[in-house]
Amino acid sequence: MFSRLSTKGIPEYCTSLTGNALLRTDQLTVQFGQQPVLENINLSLKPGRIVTLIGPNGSGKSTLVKALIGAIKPTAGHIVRSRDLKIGYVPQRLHLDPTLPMTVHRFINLPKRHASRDIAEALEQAGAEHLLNAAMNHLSGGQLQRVLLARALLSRPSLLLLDEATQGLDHRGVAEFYQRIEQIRQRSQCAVLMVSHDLHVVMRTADHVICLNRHVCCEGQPEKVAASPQYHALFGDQAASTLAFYRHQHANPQDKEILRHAG
Ligand SMILES: Nc1ncnc2c1ncn2[C@@H]1O[C@H](COP(=O)(O)OP(=O)(O)OP(=O)(O)O)[C@@H](O)[C@H]1O
Repeated sequence: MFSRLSTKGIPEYCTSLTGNALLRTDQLTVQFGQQPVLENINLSLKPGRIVTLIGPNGSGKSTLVKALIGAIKPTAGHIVRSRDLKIGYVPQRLHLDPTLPMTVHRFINLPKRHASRDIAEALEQAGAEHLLNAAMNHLSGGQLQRVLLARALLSRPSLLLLDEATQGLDHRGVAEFYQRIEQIRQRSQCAVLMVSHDLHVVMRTADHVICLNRHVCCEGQPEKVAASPQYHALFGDQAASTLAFYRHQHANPQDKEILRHAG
Protein backbone atom coordinates (compact mmCIF):
# COMPACT_ATOMS: atom_id res chain seq x y z
CA MET A 1 0.00 0.00 0.00
CA PHE A 2 2.83 2.40 0.83
CA SER A 3 5.88 3.10 -1.25
CA ARG A 4 8.99 5.18 -0.87
CA LEU A 5 8.75 8.50 -2.67
CA SER A 6 11.43 9.36 -5.13
CA THR A 7 10.11 12.91 -5.51
CA LYS A 8 12.93 15.40 -5.20
CA GLY A 9 12.88 17.31 -1.94
CA ILE A 10 10.78 14.81 0.02
CA PRO A 11 12.91 13.30 2.80
CA GLU A 12 13.41 9.55 2.51
CA TYR A 13 11.71 8.79 5.84
CA CYS A 14 8.46 10.06 4.32
CA THR A 15 6.39 7.55 2.45
CA SER A 16 3.37 8.05 0.25
CA LEU A 17 -0.19 7.54 1.35
CA THR A 18 -3.30 6.28 -0.30
CA GLY A 19 -6.80 6.59 1.16
CA ASN A 20 -8.34 9.82 2.33
CA ALA A 21 -5.74 11.01 4.87
CA LEU A 22 -3.35 13.68 3.59
CA LEU A 23 -0.69 12.88 6.10
CA ARG A 24 -0.15 10.33 8.81
CA THR A 25 2.59 9.68 11.31
CA ASP A 26 3.45 6.18 12.46
CA GLN A 27 5.25 5.91 15.81
CA LEU A 28 7.04 9.19 15.10
CA THR A 29 9.86 9.67 17.58
CA VAL A 30 12.33 12.57 17.89
CA GLN A 31 15.28 12.80 20.21
CA PHE A 32 17.77 15.66 20.51
CA GLY A 33 20.99 14.00 21.71
CA GLN A 34 19.89 11.96 24.73
CA GLN A 35 16.73 14.06 25.25
CA PRO A 36 13.50 12.41 24.05
CA VAL A 37 11.16 15.12 22.76
CA LEU A 38 8.50 13.15 20.88
CA GLU A 39 7.64 9.52 21.54
CA ASN A 40 5.58 7.26 19.29
CA ILE A 41 3.27 9.91 17.85
CA ASN A 42 0.45 8.57 15.67
CA LEU A 43 -1.72 11.16 14.01
CA SER A 44 -3.76 11.46 10.86
CA LEU A 45 -4.75 14.65 9.02
CA LYS A 46 -7.75 14.57 6.69
CA PRO A 47 -9.05 17.12 4.18
CA GLY A 48 -11.41 19.74 5.59
CA ARG A 49 -10.61 19.06 9.27
CA ILE A 50 -9.16 21.45 11.81
CA VAL A 51 -6.88 19.67 14.26
CA THR A 52 -5.39 21.62 17.13
CA LEU A 53 -2.27 20.66 18.99
CA ILE A 54 -2.13 21.81 22.59
CA GLY A 55 0.38 21.14 25.35
CA PRO A 56 2.52 22.91 27.93
CA ASN A 57 5.70 24.81 27.02
CA GLY A 58 8.41 22.45 25.87
CA SER A 59 5.99 19.57 25.23
CA GLY A 60 7.21 19.09 21.64
CA LYS A 61 4.53 20.91 19.59
CA SER A 62 6.89 22.93 17.40
CA THR A 63 9.18 19.94 17.02
CA LEU A 64 6.26 17.91 15.71
CA VAL A 65 5.29 20.61 13.20
CA LYS A 66 8.92 20.94 12.07
CA ALA A 67 9.14 17.18 11.61
CA LEU A 68 5.98 17.29 9.47
CA ILE A 69 7.44 19.94 7.17
CA GLY A 70 10.67 17.98 6.89
CA ALA A 71 12.85 20.43 8.85
CA ILE A 72 13.60 17.88 11.59
CA LYS A 73 14.41 14.27 10.87
CA PRO A 74 12.65 11.74 13.09
CA THR A 75 14.84 9.47 15.17
CA ALA A 76 12.37 6.64 14.55
CA GLY A 77 9.00 6.10 12.91
CA HIS A 78 7.56 7.38 9.65
CA ILE A 79 5.72 10.27 8.13
CA VAL A 80 3.31 8.99 5.53
CA ARG A 81 2.03 11.56 3.05
CA SER A 82 -0.33 11.64 0.10
CA ARG A 83 1.38 12.08 -3.27
CA ASP A 84 -0.34 15.38 -4.00
CA LEU A 85 0.20 16.88 -0.55
CA LYS A 86 1.03 20.59 -0.61
CA ILE A 87 1.92 22.15 2.72
CA GLY A 88 1.47 25.82 3.61
CA TYR A 89 3.42 26.68 6.76
CA VAL A 90 2.94 29.70 9.03
CA PRO A 91 5.88 29.87 11.45
CA GLN A 92 5.76 30.87 15.10
CA ARG A 93 8.12 33.78 14.55
CA LEU A 94 9.86 35.56 11.74
CA HIS A 95 13.20 37.24 12.20
CA LEU A 96 13.70 40.05 9.73
CA ASP A 97 16.56 42.51 9.74
CA PRO A 98 14.77 45.74 10.83
CA THR A 99 17.27 47.81 8.84
CA LEU A 100 16.39 46.01 5.61
CA PRO A 101 13.64 47.89 3.78
CA MET A 102 11.21 45.41 2.28
CA THR A 103 7.60 45.73 1.23
CA VAL A 104 5.02 43.01 1.70
CA HIS A 105 4.93 42.64 -2.09
CA ARG A 106 8.66 41.93 -2.24
CA PHE A 107 8.56 39.60 0.77
CA ILE A 108 5.74 37.58 -0.70
CA ASN A 109 7.68 37.13 -3.93
CA LEU A 110 10.61 35.52 -2.10
CA PRO A 111 12.05 33.05 -2.93
CA LYS A 112 10.00 32.90 -6.14
CA ARG A 113 7.80 35.36 -7.97
CA HIS A 114 4.04 34.87 -8.17
CA ALA A 115 1.42 36.23 -10.54
CA SER A 116 -0.18 39.48 -9.30
CA ARG A 117 -3.60 37.84 -9.49
CA ASP A 118 -2.51 35.00 -7.17
CA ILE A 119 -0.92 37.43 -4.71
CA ALA A 120 -4.08 39.55 -4.62
CA GLU A 121 -6.21 36.45 -4.00
CA ALA A 122 -3.97 35.15 -1.19
CA LEU A 123 -3.84 38.57 0.50
CA GLU A 124 -7.61 38.88 0.23
CA GLN A 125 -8.15 35.45 1.81
CA ALA A 126 -5.81 36.39 4.65
CA GLY A 127 -7.47 39.79 5.14
CA ALA A 128 -4.28 41.62 4.16
CA GLU A 129 -5.17 43.07 0.74
CA HIS A 130 -4.53 46.63 1.98
CA LEU A 131 -0.99 45.72 3.08
CA LEU A 132 0.56 44.97 -0.32
CA ASN A 133 2.81 48.04 -0.33
CA ALA A 134 3.35 48.30 3.44
CA ALA A 135 6.86 48.00 4.86
CA MET A 136 7.39 44.63 6.55
CA ASN A 137 9.15 46.21 9.56
CA HIS A 138 6.17 48.54 10.19
CA LEU A 139 3.56 45.79 10.44
CA SER A 140 1.79 45.13 13.73
CA GLY A 141 1.84 41.57 15.12
CA GLY A 142 -1.63 40.86 13.73
CA GLN A 143 -0.80 42.31 10.31
CA LEU A 144 2.40 40.27 10.11
CA GLN A 145 0.49 37.07 10.90
CA ARG A 146 -1.94 37.82 8.08
CA VAL A 147 0.92 38.41 5.65
CA LEU A 148 2.56 35.12 6.72
CA LEU A 149 -0.78 33.39 6.24
CA ALA A 150 -1.14 34.92 2.76
CA ARG A 151 2.34 33.68 1.88
CA ALA A 152 1.43 30.18 3.03
CA LEU A 153 -1.78 30.26 0.96
CA LEU A 154 0.06 31.14 -2.26
CA SER A 155 0.98 27.52 -2.85
CA ARG A 156 -2.74 26.57 -2.63
CA PRO A 157 -1.97 24.13 0.18
CA SER A 158 -3.94 21.00 0.86
CA LEU A 159 -2.56 21.15 4.41
CA LEU A 160 -2.07 24.34 6.37
CA LEU A 161 0.31 24.12 9.34
CA LEU A 162 0.20 26.98 11.82
CA ASP A 163 2.67 27.11 14.68
CA GLU A 164 1.23 29.43 17.33
CA ALA A 165 0.14 31.86 14.67
CA THR A 166 -1.86 33.92 17.16
CA GLN A 167 1.00 34.49 19.58
CA GLY A 168 0.96 38.08 20.83
CA LEU A 169 -2.48 38.91 19.43
CA ASP A 170 -5.20 40.34 21.68
CA HIS A 171 -8.51 38.48 22.18
CA ARG A 172 -10.15 40.16 19.25
CA GLY A 173 -7.15 39.48 16.98
CA VAL A 174 -7.14 35.81 18.01
CA ALA A 175 -10.88 35.43 17.34
CA GLU A 176 -10.59 37.13 13.93
CA PHE A 177 -7.64 34.97 12.98
CA TYR A 178 -9.49 31.75 13.83
CA GLN A 179 -12.56 32.92 11.93
CA ARG A 180 -10.36 33.49 8.93
CA ILE A 181 -8.91 29.99 9.19
CA GLU A 182 -12.44 28.62 9.35
CA GLN A 183 -13.37 30.54 6.17
CA ILE A 184 -10.25 29.28 4.39
CA ARG A 185 -11.05 25.72 5.39
CA GLN A 186 -14.61 26.06 4.10
CA ARG A 187 -13.45 27.63 0.85
CA SER A 188 -10.58 25.29 -0.01
CA GLN A 189 -11.38 22.18 2.06
CA CYS A 190 -7.74 22.07 3.14
CA ALA A 191 -6.71 20.26 6.30
CA VAL A 192 -5.47 22.49 9.11
CA LEU A 193 -3.10 21.59 11.93
CA MET A 194 -2.48 24.38 14.36
CA VAL A 195 -0.50 24.73 17.52
CA SER A 196 -2.27 26.88 20.06
CA HIS A 197 -2.25 28.04 23.66
CA ASP A 198 -5.68 29.68 23.35
CA LEU A 199 -7.59 26.89 25.07
CA HIS A 200 -10.99 28.60 24.98
CA VAL A 201 -10.79 29.29 21.27
CA VAL A 202 -9.44 25.82 20.56
CA MET A 203 -12.40 24.25 22.30
CA ARG A 204 -14.73 26.40 20.25
CA THR A 205 -13.21 25.95 16.81
CA ALA A 206 -11.33 22.66 16.47
CA ASP A 207 -12.84 19.45 15.10
CA HIS A 208 -10.21 17.40 16.86
CA VAL A 209 -7.82 18.26 19.69
CA ILE A 210 -4.52 16.53 20.38
CA CYS A 211 -3.04 17.07 23.80
CA LEU A 212 0.70 16.58 23.66
CA ASN A 213 3.29 16.20 26.37
CA ARG A 214 6.11 14.39 24.59
CA HIS A 215 3.54 11.69 23.81
CA VAL A 216 -0.15 12.05 23.00
CA CYS A 217 -1.83 12.30 26.43
CA CYS A 218 -5.37 12.42 25.09
CA GLU A 219 -7.15 13.35 21.88
CA GLY A 220 -10.59 13.57 20.38
CA GLN A 221 -13.45 16.00 20.01
CA PRO A 222 -13.03 19.15 22.10
CA GLU A 223 -15.66 18.15 24.66
CA LYS A 224 -14.05 14.76 25.21
CA VAL A 225 -10.60 16.29 25.69
CA ALA A 226 -11.91 19.10 27.92
CA ALA A 227 -13.44 16.48 30.24
CA SER A 228 -10.46 14.12 30.31
CA PRO A 229 -8.34 13.72 33.47
CA GLN A 230 -5.14 13.92 31.37
CA TYR A 231 -6.13 17.37 30.11
CA HIS A 232 -6.92 18.52 33.64
CA ALA A 233 -3.63 17.13 34.96
CA LEU A 234 -1.75 19.15 32.33
CA PHE A 235 -3.65 22.43 32.43
CA GLY A 236 -5.05 22.59 35.99
CA ASP A 237 -7.34 25.59 36.70
CA GLN A 238 -7.22 26.68 33.08
CA ALA A 239 -8.69 23.30 32.12
CA ALA A 240 -11.54 23.65 34.60
CA SER A 241 -12.44 27.03 33.13
CA THR A 242 -12.42 25.76 29.53
CA LEU A 243 -14.68 22.86 30.45
CA ALA A 244 -17.11 25.21 32.24
CA PHE A 245 -17.00 27.51 29.22
CA TYR A 246 -17.65 24.62 26.83
CA ARG A 247 -20.60 23.33 28.87
CA HIS A 248 -22.08 26.81 29.17
CA GLN A 249 -21.85 27.29 25.42
CA HIS A 250 -23.59 24.01 24.74
CA ALA A 251 -26.26 24.61 27.35
CA ASN A 252 -26.88 28.09 25.87
CA PRO A 253 -26.38 27.77 22.11
CA GLN A 254 -27.65 31.33 21.54
CA ASP A 255 -24.50 32.52 23.36
CA LYS A 256 -22.38 30.93 20.66
CA GLU A 257 -23.46 33.54 18.17
CA ILE A 258 -22.88 36.37 20.63
CA LEU A 259 -19.42 35.04 21.47
CA ARG A 260 -18.59 34.57 17.82
CA HIS A 261 -19.14 38.27 17.23
CA ALA A 262 -17.60 39.46 20.48
CA GLY A 263 -14.50 37.28 19.97
N1 LIG B 1 17.02 22.01 17.82
C1 LIG B 1 16.91 21.62 19.09
N2 LIG B 1 17.97 21.08 19.72
C2 LIG B 1 17.87 20.65 21.01
N3 LIG B 1 16.74 20.71 21.74
C3 LIG B 1 15.67 21.25 21.16
C4 LIG B 1 15.69 21.74 19.80
N4 LIG B 1 14.45 22.21 19.48
C5 LIG B 1 13.70 22.03 20.60
N5 LIG B 1 14.42 21.46 21.58
C6 LIG B 1 13.91 21.06 22.91
O1 LIG B 1 12.82 20.18 22.69
C7 LIG B 1 11.80 20.41 23.66
C8 LIG B 1 10.49 20.69 22.95
O2 LIG B 1 10.58 21.96 22.28
P1 LIG B 1 9.40 22.53 21.38
O3 LIG B 1 9.84 23.85 20.88
O4 LIG B 1 9.02 21.51 20.39
O5 LIG B 1 8.24 22.69 22.46
P2 LIG B 1 6.85 23.45 22.34
O6 LIG B 1 5.81 22.53 22.88
O7 LIG B 1 6.65 23.95 20.96
O8 LIG B 1 7.08 24.66 23.36
P3 LIG B 1 6.42 26.14 23.42
O9 LIG B 1 4.98 25.96 23.81
O10 LIG B 1 7.21 26.79 24.51
O11 LIG B 1 6.61 26.79 22.07
C9 LIG B 1 12.29 21.55 24.55
O12 LIG B 1 12.86 20.99 25.71
C10 LIG B 1 13.34 22.23 23.70
O13 LIG B 1 14.32 22.83 24.51
